[in-house]
Amino acid sequence: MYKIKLMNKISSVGTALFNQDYLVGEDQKDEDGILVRSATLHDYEFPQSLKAIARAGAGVNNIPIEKCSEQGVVVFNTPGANANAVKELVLCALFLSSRQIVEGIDWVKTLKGQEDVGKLVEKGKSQFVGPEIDGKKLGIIGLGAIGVNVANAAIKLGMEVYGYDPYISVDAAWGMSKWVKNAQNVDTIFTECDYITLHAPSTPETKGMINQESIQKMKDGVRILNFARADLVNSQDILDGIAQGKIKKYITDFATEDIIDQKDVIVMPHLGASTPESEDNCAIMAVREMMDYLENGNITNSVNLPSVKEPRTTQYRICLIHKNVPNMLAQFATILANKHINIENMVNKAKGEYAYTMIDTQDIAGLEELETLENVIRVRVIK
Ligand SMILES: NC(=O)C1=CN([C@@H]2O[C@H](COP(=O)(O)OP(=O)(O)OC[C@H]3O[C@@H](n4cnc5c(N)ncnc54)[C@H](O)[C@@H]3O)[C@@H](O)[C@H]2O)C=CC1
Ligand SMILES: O=C(O)C(=O)COP(=O)(O)O
Repeated sequence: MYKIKLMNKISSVGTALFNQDYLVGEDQKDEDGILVRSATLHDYEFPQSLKAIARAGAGVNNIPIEKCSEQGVVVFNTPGANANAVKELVLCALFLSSRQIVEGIDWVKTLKGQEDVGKLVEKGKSQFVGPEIDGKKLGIIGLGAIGVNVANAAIKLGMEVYGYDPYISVDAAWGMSKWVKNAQNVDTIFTECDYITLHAPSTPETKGMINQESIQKMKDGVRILNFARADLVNSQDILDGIAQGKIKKYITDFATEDIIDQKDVIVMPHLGASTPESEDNCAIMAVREMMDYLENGNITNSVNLPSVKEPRTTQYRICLIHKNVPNMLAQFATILANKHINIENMVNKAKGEYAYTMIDTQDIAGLEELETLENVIRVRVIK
């Protein structure tokens, strides 16, 4: 029986995939797996039993990845599963940043109870004029699942799109409209664009990338959208940029106390992925990844370990998480050979400092020695 702890509300379309071999709920203790969305796990004490964490979503900055790797916990996410939902909200934000829609709607509410509202509206509406996006320049920082979706949609809306991503994947590049201009450096985005939208993960490199220095390079009246993570932006510098008239509007999906209810700032309550379609997609993908790992040792879409997927051919599968250092395979093979255990299939892959080996055998007698090897982090035998 596997125990799965839910750390957030996860779509029941996904959790329904767990069969009678699983106990699933928020109160599970000594869990084998955790399913999570944005809840932070940085202070969570992992039980010994924990083998995998599946993030039903994209960003994994709420998970202590290094600690997971050191403890042999595989961390999964669900690439692209919520990208369309975020793209649609970003398109909405593009229009909100231009046309003063929120401000206009708020103003209309103040007219409640007044006589001849129609006349007042026609007289007052000129204060809410805002430009069209057609023909304007949009700069996208981060061309992954979301950035590419936004780029392609913005091209269709008639925008001139510049993209910047020093680590763009081949798949993302294949999926992107040929009309997107390749910004060779991030300054091109800052200096050229009327609208800038952030779609890179929160990393030491991206944290604070929108700051006083980068804002000063931008065009007067720039509109900035942040649907990536709060910490990509220095919010005090944004407020200063607005006060100076440099920034026309800042729209973000991340509420921090300092930017709530500030002029020319629109804050949404992290709604990017909150559609039924995206919640279902993410949950289904996360549950499948979790089940395949717990039951078969297969790894798909992990952020800390390599992708390894093999059909089962034998009664036993030995799964080893270890450091990516020389001589590991030779030691595994020697231990098995000394026990007269035949290896029927073996696969080994590495990702950064860590590696993963799966060995299929018909026998597992006396394999405790594997656990004592230096640089072996976790050994798991699946029947
Ligand atoms: N508002 C919301 O509800 C949501 C927010 N997100 C945020 O959006 C981020 C992106 O999501 P996806 O597109 O699905 O992820 P992704 O992994 O498909 O794309 C991220 C892209 O950013 C690029 N990148 C990394 N460092 C960069 C840098 N220094 N400069 C420019 N580009 C850089 C990567 O090469 C990659 O192509 C997530 O990490 C998450 O923080 C994701 C989903 C929902
Ligand atoms: O997938 C992401 O990175 C998100 O930010 C979505 O977060 P959520 O699952 O809606 O809490």
